[in-house]
Amino acid sequence: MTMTPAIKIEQVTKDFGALKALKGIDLSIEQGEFFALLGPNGAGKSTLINLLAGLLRPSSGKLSVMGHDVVSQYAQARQLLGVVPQELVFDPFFNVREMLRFQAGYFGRGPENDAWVDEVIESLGLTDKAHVNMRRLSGGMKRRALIAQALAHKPPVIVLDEPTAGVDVELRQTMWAFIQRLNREGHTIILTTHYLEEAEVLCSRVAMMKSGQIVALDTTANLLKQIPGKQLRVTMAPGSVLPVGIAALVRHRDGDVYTFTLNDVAQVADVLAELRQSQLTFTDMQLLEADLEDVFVDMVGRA
Ligand SMILES: Nc1ncnc2c1ncn2[C@@H]1O[C@H](COP(=O)(O)OP(=O)(O)OP(=O)(O)O)[C@@H](O)[C@H]1O
Repeated sequence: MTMTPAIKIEQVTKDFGALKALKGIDLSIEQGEFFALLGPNGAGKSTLINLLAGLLRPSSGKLSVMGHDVVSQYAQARQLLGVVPQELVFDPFFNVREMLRFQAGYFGRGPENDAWVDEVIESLGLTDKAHVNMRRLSGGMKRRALIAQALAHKPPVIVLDEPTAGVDVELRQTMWAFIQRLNREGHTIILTTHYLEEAEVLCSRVAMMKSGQIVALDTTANLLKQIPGKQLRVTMAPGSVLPVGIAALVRHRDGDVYTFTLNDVAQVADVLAELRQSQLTFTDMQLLEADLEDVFVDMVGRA
């Protein structure tokens, strides 16, 4: 028997007037995955998340959370999902603990859930602030409270939309430790982020979106394997013109900074010999391992 996917998205499109924000998305995320949704600004990540949360309706296609259709079974689907939104929106009348209990209650949890709420408060470093009114929290503390809010009803599927934008190092570490624990305990985690190193470290599978479409979908390991060997980044003296022989190895160029893709480290010597032969000088040189950013640039271009 196969397990119901945590998220199933079939042939989903979303138009805003003439703008086609999503152009036919198919994606299945299994229970227990730690999944990254990456893409440049405007790729359609937030639109997809808003569809999953039932905040928007698809123009066509179907989406489900743990087997529940987000439109026809809205209440069940929404209850199984916890979304940490990008913007700081909150109810200013409650203190942190009240807000979390209220939120859990809204999703049908009763007093039996209070121990979990306290655990969330503790794990996100909010213990000192539990009785502070939401509107009196600092920006960083509000961010923590919003993460807590998404987790208050202990949803099996957790969506984090840019959760670490503008968040300090301490909270990042606290938050990721807690989220990783939830993932180990079986929660499905879906993360959108512009910090590709974060996705590389945390996520086992990645979808890259561009202009409303998925342009790459694979395990993080497989995506990294697509970028061969090493990269050599050379800052050339201004106005240098590369010899044809090595121009073919250039993966990307940013002004006078050229990044070469090499099959192996020995090729560094070849590149340098060519440069010397053409009497070209460079001001800096770095040898780099391929990372998710390289895959990203390869798939969607520089943001
Ligand atoms: N309510 C709306 N009305 C009209 N257009 C919208 C609306 N919401 C999003 N869009 C447009 O849809 C496209 C996708 O936007 P979306 O916010 O989903 O991108 P994103 O990948 O989340 O970007 P970012 O990384 O900047 O958050 C953009 O062109 C955006 O301007």
